[in-house]
Amino acid sequence: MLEVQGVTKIYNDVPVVNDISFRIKRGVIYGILGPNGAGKTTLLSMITGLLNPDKGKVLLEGLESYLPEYKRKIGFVSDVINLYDYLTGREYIHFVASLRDVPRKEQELEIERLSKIFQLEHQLDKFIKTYSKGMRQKTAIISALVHQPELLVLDEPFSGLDPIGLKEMKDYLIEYAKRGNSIVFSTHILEIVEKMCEHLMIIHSGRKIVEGNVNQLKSDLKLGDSTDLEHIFYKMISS
Ligand SMILES: Nc1ncnc2c1ncn2[C@@H]1O[C@H](COP(=O)(O)OP(=O)(O)OP(=O)(O)O)[C@@H](O)[C@H]1O
Repeated sequence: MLEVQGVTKIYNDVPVVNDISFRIKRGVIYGILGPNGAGKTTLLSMITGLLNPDKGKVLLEGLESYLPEYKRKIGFVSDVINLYDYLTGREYIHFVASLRDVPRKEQELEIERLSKIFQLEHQLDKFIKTYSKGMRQKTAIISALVHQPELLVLDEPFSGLDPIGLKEMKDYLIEYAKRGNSIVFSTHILEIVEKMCEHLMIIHSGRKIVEGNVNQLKSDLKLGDSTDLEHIFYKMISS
């Protein structure tokens, strides 16, 4: 279980993430929504352990986020994808997998399996320099998955994908969570949260506005005839 306990991050005396708490059980896909500048990337960076909270803490199975053992349990894809242009996709994924101590044979099997799922297998031996945005996105996601982390943290993971890539990714992530892993991601695509996530949180100006089970929220927050998430979202951030 991931436990985020009252995390706060302050920049220039302003709390850009302000006392946010929530839990993610194993097997759950959790979506974080919020307008530009709401604090989503800052919150996810604290969950990955790349950024230390100024207050509060983040625990995965009781381990605190600054510990190397914690970092071994997670996979992360940033909203800004930085890969090495003069490695091939295969070389890059092997490089990341080696940093994660995945045995070479397992690396090869996982790369073959994941690149087929994400239809990247025919591009794997080309330099990353020649990749499109979607191919880079898929390479980053395969690299984050290659050690099969307990918790996958994705910052706007769907932005560069075409409809087929998006469907492959959604189907794979749903199946990945069913195996007992947890996934937390931020997105601006409300429909994806509605279709994929069991739980969601909406944040605005660093604060948690609403959080809970998606179906429960939709029935609790009846807005006239409309119960779709998009209306809930805009009602929340405009009130
Ligand atoms: N290193 C930093 N120094 C100062 N301010 C920062 C820093 N990083 C983020 N901020 C500020 O924190 C706030 C939240 O930024 P963050 O990137 O977390 O938002 P976001 O919800 O991910 O936005 P977007 O949807 O546009 O990606 C913004 O006002 C941003 O300007």
